[in-house]
Amino acid sequence: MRLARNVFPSRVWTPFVFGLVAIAVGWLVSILLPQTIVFLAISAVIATLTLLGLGIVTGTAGMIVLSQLTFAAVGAWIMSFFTMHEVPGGFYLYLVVAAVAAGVVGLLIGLPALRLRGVNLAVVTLGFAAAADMTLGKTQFPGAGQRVPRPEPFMDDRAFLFFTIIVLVVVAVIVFFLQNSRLGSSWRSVAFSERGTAAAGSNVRTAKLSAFAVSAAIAGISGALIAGQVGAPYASSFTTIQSLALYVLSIVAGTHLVEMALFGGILWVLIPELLKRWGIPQDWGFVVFGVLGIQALTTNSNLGQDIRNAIARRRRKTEEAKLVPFTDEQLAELGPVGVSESDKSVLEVEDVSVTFGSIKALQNVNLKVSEGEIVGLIGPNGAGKSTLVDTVSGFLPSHEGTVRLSGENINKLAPNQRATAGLRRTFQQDRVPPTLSVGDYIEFVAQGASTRDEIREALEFFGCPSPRTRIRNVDVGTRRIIEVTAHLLAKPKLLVLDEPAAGLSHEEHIAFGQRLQRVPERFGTAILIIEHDLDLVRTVCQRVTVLDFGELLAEGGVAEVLDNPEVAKAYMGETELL
Ligand SMILES: Nc1ncnc2c1ncn2[C@@H]1O[C@H](COP(=O)(O)OP(=O)(O)OP(=O)(O)O)[C@@H](O)[C@H]1O
Repeated sequence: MRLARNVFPSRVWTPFVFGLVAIAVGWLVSILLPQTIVFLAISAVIATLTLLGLGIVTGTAGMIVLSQLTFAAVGAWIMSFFTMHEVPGGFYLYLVVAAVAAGVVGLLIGLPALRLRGVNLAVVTLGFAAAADMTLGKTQFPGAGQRVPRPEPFMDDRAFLFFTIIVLVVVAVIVFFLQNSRLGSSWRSVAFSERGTAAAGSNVRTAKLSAFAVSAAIAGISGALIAGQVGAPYASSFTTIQSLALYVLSIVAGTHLVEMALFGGILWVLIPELLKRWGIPQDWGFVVFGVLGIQALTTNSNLGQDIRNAIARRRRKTEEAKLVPFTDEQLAELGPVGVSESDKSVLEVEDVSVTFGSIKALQNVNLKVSEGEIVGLIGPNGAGKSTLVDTVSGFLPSHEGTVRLSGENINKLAPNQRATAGLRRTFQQDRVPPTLSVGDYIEFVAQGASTRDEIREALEFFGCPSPRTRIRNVDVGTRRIIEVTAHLLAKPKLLVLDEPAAGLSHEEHIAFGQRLQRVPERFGTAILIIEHDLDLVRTVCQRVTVLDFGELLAEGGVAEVLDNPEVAKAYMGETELL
């Protein structure tokens, strides 16, 4: 398999170089622009900043926030208040305080986001925006018209434009690093699947709240800059309807991408300005944004991502790897598969029972997985296999009985805590965020437990595509293999696999089984695998547990259990599998 030579390219210097070039270009723009549009350009830069922040919480973390300009108003309010009270420190300090204050408010408004999703969250943020809107409309900003002085040496409009560009570039560089950090991966992951995020050992609350806080802090900076731009901010600059339009623009343009935030910022200023010049009331701009929003929502896409995808498709080399069975030479080189003799338990499930209303999904189930073992968990549809996996991995906190990891009772641990403690799982459904690259996903899930060489070797071992490959560009079967590989690279004590081979071709099935057999000796991880394909179970498992109607039907060595007539009976209608 071919891997790109430099699979984890150094990204450290690139944003700084881009940033310096952007500041140089910004300086030229600020001195060359016709005087008549300098003020509009400041508005466009500030709108870009606001959209960049909004892109984090909407585009990256996938939450609907309709109060971005209220967070900006917090920044403007701090500027006015500090100016009125002549708080020492001046504009630069006020700017930092504005960001922090708006971030804290964002954090508080983000709290409902921990429980709410989609439209419900949108309603909460809209309600907050409307309440703030009405309050500000009545009280206005403190200082009643007292001018917020611009910072030295950026006093005139041209110089202040250059200042806003510097701020934008600095924020964009910070956002770039955040987006490419583990925190950024958790934002992308939480947008796709909260369960997948928790299973990777990441705290879903932290991911959501941090997205809210960073986004609001950036809005606070833009609000502070608006105060500096206009001198005395007015409530009419921060209305609910404008926040709504900004959200629409954010999803239309895909403003989690810096260049699209700039595009959005220009549109934000350009559309009303053009309408004004054509003699049409500027409020019609909201109608234009609304139409664009409907188009984006109905096509479930955004301009920025479409453009990036088109460029990536053109650039993409054939980096798809393939999972193929070992050759005879490779098998000879690898040697015989090790069989665990250990009696030391990694997982103990003791008398676990789960009910859903009147359904007894699990009844007094006991199960043990020892170090170095691969144990199969089988049973007909509805037998309770997934319920058991959810119980073991912490996604079903309400159950009777005890789950132990290496002898420790983990009943009270949340899913992400169990993941960090060494109990990892994969899912039947696709939980691998398509917006990440293979390498970023692996780094996110592995949590620094493996070296880059180990990651390269594991990717090669499982026939995964190159780390640069976007996950959205690989098929579902391959995503499953990437998911398994990533969790193994976290070096867990136990990995629970929920139908990992679904979606693989026959050849890939065989190849995957060959790799799985060698996981305990290669990665030091024991495996509990749910699988309907009994050929795979025969190939890889040392022991098998059979569930039927939520009860333990049989357990023991593979051949002994699969040849048990009771087991065959339970599989009636599925006996061809045996
Ligand atoms: N959230 C739920 N609410 C109500 N009933 C549920 C819930 N989850 C599972 N069940 C029921 O519990 C029983 C066990 O389901 P479970 O999904 O664990 O079986 P399974 O063995 O994993 O099946 P499959 O092989 O089809 O995935 C089934 O009767 C199912 O309908």
